Amino acid sequence: MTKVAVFGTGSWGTTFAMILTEAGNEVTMWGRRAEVTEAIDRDHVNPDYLPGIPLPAALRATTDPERALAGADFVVLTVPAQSLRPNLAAWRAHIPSGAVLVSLMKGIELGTTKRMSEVIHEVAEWPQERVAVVSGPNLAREIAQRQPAATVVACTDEQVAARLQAICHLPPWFRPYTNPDVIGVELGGAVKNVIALAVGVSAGMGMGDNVSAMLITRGLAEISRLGAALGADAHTFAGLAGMGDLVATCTSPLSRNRTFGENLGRGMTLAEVVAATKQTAEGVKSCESVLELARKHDVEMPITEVVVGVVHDGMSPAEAGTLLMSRSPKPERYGL
Ligand SMILES: NC(=O)C1=CN([C@@H]2O[C@H](COP(=O)(O)OP(=O)(O)OC[C@H]3O[C@@H](n4cnc5c(N)ncnc54)[C@H](O)[C@@H]3O)[C@@H](O)[C@H]2O)C=CC1
Ligand SMILES: O=C(CO)COP(=O)(O)O
Repeated sequence: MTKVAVFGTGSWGTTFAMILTEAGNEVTMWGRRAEVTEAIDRDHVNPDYLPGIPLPAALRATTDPERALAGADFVVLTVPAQSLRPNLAAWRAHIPSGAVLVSLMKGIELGTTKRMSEVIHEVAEWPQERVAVVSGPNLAREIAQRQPAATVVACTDEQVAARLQAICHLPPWFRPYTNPDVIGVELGGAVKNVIALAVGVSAGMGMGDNVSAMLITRGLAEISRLGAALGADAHTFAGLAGMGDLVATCTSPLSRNRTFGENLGRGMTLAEVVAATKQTAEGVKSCESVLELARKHDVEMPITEVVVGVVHDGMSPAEAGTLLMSRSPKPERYGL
């Protein structure tokens, strides 16, 4: 039986652990707080992140990283992106040497502008061929309620991607596709959160679907430009980890990033929105690292720029809208 350790007992970590367990793997979760790991292990619920959802009885959870990692074939990492580096540094000594490290995280590291798979490669000193990424339109709560979903499993080693695909394939509930384009899959997941903030701000201001469609489509153009500069495959952005995730996150009331933006658009202050947000909205921090990454590569990302302005630099939502609409007119395919 394949052994999997899942680090992070938030909504996506717990949901993915459910899928892996029901697909027949032996799964142990690691979490920081004993009350959460005990509830998962003993009562088969995660009251903090997935209230009311029954978890499989075979799913184990512990606060001891060494115990979670013992004999693991796959190690799934699903803590907030900005906390990965110090956490992984503390866990790496106990990771079995043949394991595949899997990122479920959708963020870009502040300060270094690294993607999560790059942070894993660097901190754990792990070969790229055994670092994989799972990303797609995967709103955790819908999947936990057993609605069907598809995702993308990316790894430069296609055999490793196929192994990961096999252990998380759970018909008729969860359908993973493989893709060797790790860069594109990760960028799609991280940057769509920034675009979802923008769509949320516009919705909070009372704007309608034309504005959402404009931001989603021009957001995809931004993601594609950045991807081209970083060596991603353009086809990835037309797939589940690009367009798919962008549409799900920008249009769903379940999205934390969209909801965060909506609250800002309604006129709440940043401090008020942060206080009202219980779970990780990665775009709030990653918008700054995405913009820094774009500037390093001389890529124009006007929506990302105004998101940073509104979230971090006191720009008003109305000012942001005016700035975007007053840019010089261009052919649609400009810069693509
Ligand atoms: N929730 C969703 O629908 C999806 C989330 N993701 C991504 O998965 C990652 C995790 O997100 P969620 O599970 O939704 O987050 P969450 O907010 O539901 O849970 C975060 C988990 O990390 C723990 N945590 C917080 N700070 C920590 C720290 N400094 N060190 C260690 N653990 C810490 C929390 O206690 C909690 O268990 C994010 O990068 C997110 O973008 C990806 C796909 C879907
Ligand atoms: O990544 C997600 C869906 O795939 C979840 O989006 P939020 O982080 O905005 O909730």
